[in-house]
Amino acid sequence: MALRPDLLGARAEPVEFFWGPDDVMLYALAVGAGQADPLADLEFTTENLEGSDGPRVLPGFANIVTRGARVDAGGDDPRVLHAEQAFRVHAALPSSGRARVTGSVVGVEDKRSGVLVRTRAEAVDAGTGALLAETLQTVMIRGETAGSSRTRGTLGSQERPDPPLAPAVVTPPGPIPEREPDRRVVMPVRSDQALLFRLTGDRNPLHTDPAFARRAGFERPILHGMCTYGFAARTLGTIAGDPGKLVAMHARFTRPVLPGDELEVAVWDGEGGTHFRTTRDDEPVLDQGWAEFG
Ligand SMILES: C/C=C/C(=O)SCCNC(=O)CCNC(=O)[C@H](O)C(C)(C)COP(=O)(O)OP(=O)(O)OC[C@H]1O[C@@H](n2cnc3c(N)ncnc32)[C@H](O)[C@@H]1OP(=O)(O)O
Repeated sequence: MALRPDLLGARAEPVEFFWGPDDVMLYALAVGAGQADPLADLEFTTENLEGSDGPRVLPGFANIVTRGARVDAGGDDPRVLHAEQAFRVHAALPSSGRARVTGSVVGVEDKRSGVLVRTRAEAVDAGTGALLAETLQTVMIRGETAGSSRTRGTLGSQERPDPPLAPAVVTPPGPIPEREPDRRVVMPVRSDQALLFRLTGDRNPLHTDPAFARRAGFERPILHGMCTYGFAARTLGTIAGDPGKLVAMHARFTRPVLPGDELEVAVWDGEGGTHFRTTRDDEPVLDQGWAEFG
């Protein structure tokens, strides 16, 4: 599975990302906050609780902050699927902010069904330059190879000769233990969840347009990977005692999720964090999961 070093190092132009209380509350609702109990998670879904000075921000929102700087690995191409995602927050994100976001391709790897493209992004506070968050996004471009003209056409104009050797954003300490999980939590997903999640900025028609979804090989639109991931992130934080406690997370998307699916998160306590797996009907949809808490 050769890495193609000649494609590494492609950089996205730095972009600025602004957000405010409405964005963070919408994100919280889009990843299921308050669905089981509208009075739970109110700190994340309302801004005017007595004594509060704005909503708290779910750590998974870091993945929204960096989204704009990801190097385009296919855009709205029906062959592109989200394959893995990792993030680390370096400070609790404020309810309003302005970040400068940079991204670069740090891996291009041929697999049987396509090519995996890994993009690392960093968000710093646009005013102070303080590091806010890092993310590592992997997509699979199905039917593609690293050396093909299509991949070069997508990434080639942004090539740089000396690729950065970026450290991993999150390194799981090992595989998920084979013993029974320490805890399991059921996580129902509403049938209109993708319509809500797209309002956080990801308008890929794969998640809403039946004709586009069929061209991608699916009977109906599938849920945004980042929505499933956000559900898991919020649930893991809740299991740890506070949805805001999560500081880092890694997971692999192994099967598509459909809006309306009932998911289950299973967790195994580990050294310095928690292993997890998300399943639908006992089939993994998010696997190799690892989460760390502050
Ligand atoms: C723009 C879109 C946004 C979205 O939100 S899409 C929705 C969220 N994503 C999904 O629903 C995707 C769910 N996952 C899948 O459907 C599958 O997963 C893949 C199609 C991505 C790949 O599966 P397979 O066809 O089995 O892969 P292979 O080409 O046969 O290659 C197998 C090698 O690839 C590694 N691999 C498999 N899946 C992933 C993955 N998700 N991320 C990273 N690597 C993966 C394996 O380990 C193995 O590697 P080794 O050959 O070295 O043994």
